[in-house]
Amino acid sequence: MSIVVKKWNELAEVKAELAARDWFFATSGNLSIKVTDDPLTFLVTASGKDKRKQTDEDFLLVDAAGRPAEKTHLKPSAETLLHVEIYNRTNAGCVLHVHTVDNNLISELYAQNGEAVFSGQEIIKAFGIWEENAEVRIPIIDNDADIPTLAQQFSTYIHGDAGAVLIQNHGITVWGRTAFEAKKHLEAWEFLFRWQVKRLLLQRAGLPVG
Ligand SMILES: CSCCC(=O)C(=O)COP(=O)(O)O
Ligand SMILES: [Zn+2]
Repeated sequence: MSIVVKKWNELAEVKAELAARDWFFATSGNLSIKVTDDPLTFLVTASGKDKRKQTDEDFLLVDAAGRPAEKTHLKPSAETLLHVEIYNRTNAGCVLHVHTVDNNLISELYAQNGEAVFSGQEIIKAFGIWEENAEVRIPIIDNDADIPTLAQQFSTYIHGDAGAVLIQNHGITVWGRTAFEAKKHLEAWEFLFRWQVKRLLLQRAGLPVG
């Protein structure tokens, strides 16, 4: 099996799992997986498709600038430049971006702080942090319809081979060394977002939550 086919199958599996969670509303979301390092190539979702569907045209191979690496009629994701920034600055192997109601609410609620902070949650161990009372932070950046501007702003927050950024009233972009790590972190962030939104609602209703 060629490396492209192997990576295609790996990304298709992640895509199917995120689809099963119903995280691809209205064609939103994009995913990618690195195929080669030198030169850099990666498979990225084709733009504008319903990512819940599985087809032979789900992904295309792009180069280090996010341009198609082979002749194709498919268009790379409109947000490919964000993936390009991550692969060019880190050793990440996979990038996942989803829009959910909870990640949008958290991005709006904490936008003025420039970040959302979570603590007192066992699931923080999914980030490889095992200390008692650990806290995790996710930066929140303004959305921008101009993708090169958004990608430049986004790149300020790329500090390692695994990480995540919330784009205000848009969605989350998570990356990891492997598809397994990126998906694990994405699931942990979404757990924290949902937990916090529900806690705030219960607190507002006067119920005794933290
Ligand atoms: C309908 S959502 C607007 C575009 C977007 O934010 C997204 O994640 C999907 O765009 P793509 O070009 O990757 O399909
Ligand atoms: Zn998006």
